[in-house]
Amino acid sequence: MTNKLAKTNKLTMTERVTPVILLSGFLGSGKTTLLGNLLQQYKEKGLKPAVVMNEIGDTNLDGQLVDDDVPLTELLSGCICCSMKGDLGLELYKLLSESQPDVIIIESTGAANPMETIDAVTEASMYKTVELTSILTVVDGPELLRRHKTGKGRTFKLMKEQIRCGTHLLLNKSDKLMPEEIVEAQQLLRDWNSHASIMETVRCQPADWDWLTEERSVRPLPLNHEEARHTGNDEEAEEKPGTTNAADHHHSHSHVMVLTHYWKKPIDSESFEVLLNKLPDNIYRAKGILTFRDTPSRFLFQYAFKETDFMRIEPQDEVRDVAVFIGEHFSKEWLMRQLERLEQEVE
Ligand SMILES: Nc1nc2c(ncn2[C@@H]2O[C@H](COP(=O)(O)OP(=O)(O)OP(=O)(O)O)[C@@H](O)[C@H]2O)c(=O)[nH]1
Repeated sequence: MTNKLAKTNKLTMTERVTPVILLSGFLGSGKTTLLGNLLQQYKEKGLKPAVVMNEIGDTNLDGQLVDDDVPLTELLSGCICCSMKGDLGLELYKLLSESQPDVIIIESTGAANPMETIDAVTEASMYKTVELTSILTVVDGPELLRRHKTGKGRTFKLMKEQIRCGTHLLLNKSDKLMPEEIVEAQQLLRDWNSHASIMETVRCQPADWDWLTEERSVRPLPLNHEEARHTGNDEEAEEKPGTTNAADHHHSHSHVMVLTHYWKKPIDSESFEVLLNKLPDNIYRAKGILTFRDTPSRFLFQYAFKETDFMRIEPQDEVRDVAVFIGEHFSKEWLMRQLERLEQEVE
């Protein structure tokens, strides 16, 4: 098995990108239970995990369940999807500089809006070399079926959103479901999210954990030869913006996909705008920090549903040039090639 996380950490310090795993799922579904299992898995693989826990209330009892040797930071009295959105970046910064973890796991509150939380994490990756690689959504099986039968309400809608955003879905508490109910719940999950892997679990224990280190949904740094072959990244292959090729599909189950690119050199501003204008519809959000070779200052750019905004910035801290793209089922290989071409063009 290729250990991609370990590979990431063989990069030099300046290139090192720390993967971030987001745990989502409705209140009481089993996120903390999953967190405990994940920590154990990473430790067994010789990796050093760190944790960000977010609670709406002002105390975090779940933090007590995390071993003392795991770096832990708590965001209390608010939700990272809204009131504490800005604090997440700072906490990630502290964890990275103080503990140098191999992977960071964020447990969001059960009430968090997943899209907003993804936004908060990707926002942070503009300033720190972190990369959102997976969204694990824990689904309370019995609760899912109950809410599906009775209703429409906001909670049901939120649950559905969390399921839609997951790259991996854990159909949890299956010990409380009859065999035919498991089939019914799996069908619902598949209807709402056609791309995620679905694992039926009791206490968030899947049949195997291979997927945890095998998959990297985002590729922030140039591919080496071996990896290029693995993803079927062929320069000569026909390019079609916005489509996902078979190799890409094999590589990632993502529904919501994120690509983070750290720029190695300044690029041409006009060429960058041309690229933004030709982004396919399914890349609906992008943001980043850029140095252009043809303008004196650095820029923060925002792109949302075809609207682009550039703002001059003078960061106080040392921040790297980066671009984050968010969308659904887009071809990361195609986009990565476009970004690399922008850099090659100025050579
Ligand atoms: N029967 C059963 N109980 C489970 C399972 N997984 C978790 N639980 C229990 O469900 C309760 C909630 O689990 P947690 O892991 O705390 O859930 P959570 O999503 O972190 O909860 P919040 O912090 O409220 O969002 C606990 O009492 C767990 O022991 C399961 O597969 N089956």
